Amino acid sequence: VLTQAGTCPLSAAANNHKKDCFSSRPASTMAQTIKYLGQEEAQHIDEELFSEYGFSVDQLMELAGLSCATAITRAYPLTSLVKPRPSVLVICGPGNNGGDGLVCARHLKLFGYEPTILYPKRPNKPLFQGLTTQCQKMEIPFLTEMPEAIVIDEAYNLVIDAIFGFSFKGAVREPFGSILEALNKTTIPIASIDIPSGWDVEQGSTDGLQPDMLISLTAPKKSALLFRGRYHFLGGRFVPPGLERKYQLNLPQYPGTDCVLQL
Ligand SMILES: NC(=O)C1=CN([C@@H]2O[C@H](COP(=O)(O)OP(=O)(O)OC[C@H]3O[C@@H](n4cnc5c(N)ncnc54)[C@H](O)[C@@H]3O)[C@@H](O)[C@H]2O)[C@@H](O)CC1
Ligand SMILES: [K+]
Repeated sequence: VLTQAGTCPLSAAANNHKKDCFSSRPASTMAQTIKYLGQEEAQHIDEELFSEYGFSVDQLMELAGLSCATAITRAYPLTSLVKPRPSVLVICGPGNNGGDGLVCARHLKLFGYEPTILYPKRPNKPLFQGLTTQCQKMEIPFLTEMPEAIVIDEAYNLVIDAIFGFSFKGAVREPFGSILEALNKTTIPIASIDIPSGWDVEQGSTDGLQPDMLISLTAPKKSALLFRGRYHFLGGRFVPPGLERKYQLNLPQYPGTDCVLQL
């Protein structure tokens, strides 16, 4: 289903998670195909947003994290959670994907969920220190170590995977190898931010995480074509028109004032 241009024709029956595209969109939008980005292209867009378009990282991270929290409320509303407490475990990695996770956790708390954060490798930068303080002041507990899979399955309704995003490369280094190994053994749903962690950004992974939800930010990455979970959302509604044109992103229209869209 992947054309040379890196676009998804949105016509394959196998892409049933994109069914929404066939139903309610005007014909002019339906003819377009959302672009699935390669790793370098995603990184170029990211750089341009900061260098050419004047955004700051914390600005976009706030919008990205808010869209992740919003998408999670759509897929897993409070009323649908099976455990007595609306507990969710948010696992944050060492880069900006982890930052999205911290912002997402803060908004989830405001939305009535009870997030707990695991943040084993914290960058020594004011941005991440500030996000960590904000979560602590929001009375979100931080774990000191990764629980066993069986403990996670008992204690939480959902895991939010904010470990690696589009800059992930090569073999997974510790402590994240062990964390992903434990996560692979859990049975509760996993919602991955931008990329299922451990997946090659373009090729995916056959034996890695199989998340129930994927929230693609800005535009889906090529590996998202291999996502088989129930919910694929697009978030990060901040792309200026010039950037969208330059990279031919062909983003679908977000409904109304929504910051997320189900693909
Ligand atoms: N351009 C965008 O659209 C935006 C992107 N954001 C987020 O930023 C993410 C990209 O962030 P970054 O570029 O900081 O990178 P990532 O968060 O994808 O990961 C980079 C970090 O992971 C480590 N790492 C990479 N490969 C590893 C391996 N094999 N084993 C162990 N550690 C490894 C790196 O040393 C680095 O610390 C996106 O996926 C998205 O979640 C948002 O925060 C803001 C807007
Ligand atoms: K992730």
